[in-house]
Amino acid sequence: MSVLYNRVALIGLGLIASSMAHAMRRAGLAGEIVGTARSAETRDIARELGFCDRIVDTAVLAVEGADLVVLAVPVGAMGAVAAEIAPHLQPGATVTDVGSVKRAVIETVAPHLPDHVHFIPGHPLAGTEHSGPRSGFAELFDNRWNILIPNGADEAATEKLIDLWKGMGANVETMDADHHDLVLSVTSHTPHLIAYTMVGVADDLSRVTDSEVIKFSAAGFRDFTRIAASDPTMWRDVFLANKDATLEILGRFTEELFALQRAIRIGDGEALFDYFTRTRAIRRGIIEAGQDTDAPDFGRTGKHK
Ligand SMILES: NC(=O)c1ccc[n+]([C@@H]2O[C@H](COP(=O)([O-])OP(=O)(O)OC[C@H]3O[C@@H](n4cnc5c(N)ncnc54)[C@H](O)[C@@H]3O)[C@@H](O)[C@H]2O)c1
Ligand SMILES: O=C(O)C(=O)C[C@]1(C(=O)O)C=C[C@@H](O)C=C1
Repeated sequence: MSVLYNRVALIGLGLIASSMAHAMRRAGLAGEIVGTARSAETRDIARELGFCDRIVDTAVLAVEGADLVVLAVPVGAMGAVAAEIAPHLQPGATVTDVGSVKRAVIETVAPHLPDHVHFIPGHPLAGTEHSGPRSGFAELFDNRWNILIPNGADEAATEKLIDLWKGMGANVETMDADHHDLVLSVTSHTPHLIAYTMVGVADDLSRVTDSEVIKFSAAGFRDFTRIAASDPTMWRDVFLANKDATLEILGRFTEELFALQRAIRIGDGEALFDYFTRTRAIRRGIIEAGQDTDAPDFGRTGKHK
């Protein structure tokens, strides 16, 4: 593939930004990749790893002359970063983000941006429980979805960003921000909350049973612990930013949980069997659609680091 952007600025140098840098390099999509992070320690690690062409000390310096700016910080930090860089953005530049929530990011970022840039929010549906500049890898986005929210943005700028994500290995879909937030609440956010809760419950129990819960933890519970090891700052921000959709889905979740609880209490085996048959079909459907993530995973289960 050929160069799509002459200078890409990555703001925040964690899992997603470092993976983007590796993936852009793999396909030769950027003339130059300039990165910055809030802490000197992260910048030093990124310099040592060398996945960017230049590491600079501030976001203002990073966006200088950039035709693509990627906000890759926790959702709660996006607004402040946008305010800081806004006066320094090059006319005609595209500004995008990778935040896990979209409506709140648009509401906090868009008001700061000048009319002469194209703001096209995005969200790659790919990640691991690891964070920081050392955790990135070029294959993270391969065959994963990236959702873009063009929201009336310039068509040519949108097409170019779509090409970038395809060049990094992703499949791209566009949608509305509210729809994104509801769908992701079901498929990502609420499942994370449930995993955090289940591990918390087990931890409480382990204090009672002298660590037996951890010692004898079975595969299912181990999967929960992987998810519950995800970055606390990132997930705090996700739940605060996607409050309404999360509360809506949690309400439905608790209703279903109570229905299953009742089936167990009254010994309604048929209800349990029917429910589990339905959910098993969903898992099989995911595998048939080729979206099974148990296959070689380049570190999604934490083997890579
Ligand atoms: N981890 C995932 O699975 C995943 C997947 C898709 C999207 N996302 C989204 O991508 C974004 C980045 O996530 P990540 O996993 O790369 O995170 P990360 O923790 O690996 O990296 C975050 C980066 O942001 C910087 N940062 C943190 N707080 C900041 C602040 N207040 N101001 C400026 N910089 C700050 C950190 O120094 C670090 O460089 C988040 O918005 C997250 O919701 C994450
Ligand atoms: O595999 C994981 O560790 C993830 O949880 C990645 C995951 C997800 O829920 O699928 C987490 C949050 C992101 O916004 C996108 C992807």
